[in-house]
Amino acid sequence: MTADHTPSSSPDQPPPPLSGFQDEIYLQGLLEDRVPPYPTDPARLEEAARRVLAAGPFGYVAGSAGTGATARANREAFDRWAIVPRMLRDVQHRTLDREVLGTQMTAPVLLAPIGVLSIVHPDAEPAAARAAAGLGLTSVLSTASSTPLEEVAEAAGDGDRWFQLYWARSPEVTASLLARARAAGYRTLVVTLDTAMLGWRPQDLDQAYLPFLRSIGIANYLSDPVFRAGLAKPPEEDPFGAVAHWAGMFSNPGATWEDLAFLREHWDGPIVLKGILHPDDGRRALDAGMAGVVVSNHGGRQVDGAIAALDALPLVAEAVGQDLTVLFDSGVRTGSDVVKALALGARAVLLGRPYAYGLALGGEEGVRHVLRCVLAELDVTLALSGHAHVDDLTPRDLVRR
Ligand SMILES: Cc1cc2nc3c(=O)[nH]c(=O)nc-3n(C[C@H](O)[C@H](O)[C@H](O)COP(=O)(O)O)c2cc1C
Ligand SMILES: O=C(O)C(=O)c1ccccc1
Repeated sequence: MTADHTPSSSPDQPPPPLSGFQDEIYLQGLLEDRVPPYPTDPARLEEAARRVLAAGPFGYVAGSAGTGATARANREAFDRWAIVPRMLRDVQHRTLDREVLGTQMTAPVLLAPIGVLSIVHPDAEPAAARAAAGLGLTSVLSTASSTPLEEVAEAAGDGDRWFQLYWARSPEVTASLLARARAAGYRTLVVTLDTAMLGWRPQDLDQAYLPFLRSIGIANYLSDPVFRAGLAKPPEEDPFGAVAHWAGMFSNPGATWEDLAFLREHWDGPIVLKGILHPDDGRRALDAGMAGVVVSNHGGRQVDGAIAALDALPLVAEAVGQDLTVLFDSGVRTGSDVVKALALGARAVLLGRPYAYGLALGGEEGVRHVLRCVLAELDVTLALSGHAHVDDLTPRDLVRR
């Protein structure tokens, strides 16, 4: 996306006072004395979502593993880095555009794969995909989607499609999911490695709430002929039997680095490993012929006490950043956070919970609002820090508090 603030040819006409994104999001509202339809502040956004959601779904999205130490650490890590703005560097012509693994993006921001989105809004994954595609951004569809992947592919339109894989215990089911994803036009595969099982999540345990037990989040399996062939009875007759079968096979705790060869054989596009936190695992990804990694602790939902994702980022970027595309998620809430993650070596970031809150509040419109706020603040923060393009950011633009 380009925000061109070239002064107009007429000297009497001042250039627009705010950036292109801000003009539309806020300025009109300010002029008309009207507040935005959804909060622009991430904490208030979460609070607004809490008010419209039932306790179970809200807890599922907002919750994290154990005491929440890692989820908090993700945010604290952002607070420990400070941007050092530079002056007088001509930031009139700016662009956020970036190419990521062959996908042209209007900004280095993707929607993270979030399963079971129908627990927050009936329009679920297709609405999120439409919101992203409408802004020239990419959304990563979860295997645990509440909508079959073919339907979401249609909603996403012409843009490049990315699919996240939960690597099933059954190679036949995994191969079937991959074949369907390829046939539906997904080109980039994101393989999530940090969820060999769900983390220990007291929030959900104490509310006895798990979407899967209500058959939510298993649409890609229920629509899969190979998965269905393994069921004793059709899911329509025995829904719980289908859920139990899914629970026993959705992931493979026995997987090792050697098994990645199987995925290579079944996927011809770029493969990205999600959940990498150790530089040595980054190097192993490189050795295994992967195209990239997502430095992520799953938003603090898996290992309580794990390293903050942002603390892991510079180490992984240093180890493999020259050779692999390093992406980042976990704790990104604002455009300023995006600047920090890019400066520390991320090629792009994935946004998680905030867009689920936007979806809860306003469906597609709510997701668009959240994305536009992040992009607007990214543009402004970049400009005010003295950078005309995201490529200009380096670790030297930050100091540690
Ligand atoms: C409700 C919920 C469901 C998620 N489902 C998936 C999933 O199906 N696959 C996956 O790889 N990650 C999943 N994630 C993790 C996100 O992709 C991402 O790593 C995380 O949300 C980033 O942290 P943040 O929420 O602090 O931005 C999920 C996260 C949430 C909050
Ligand atoms: O809840 C999650 O974090 C998650 O990754 C997940 C795992 C399986 C199904 C749905 C979501």
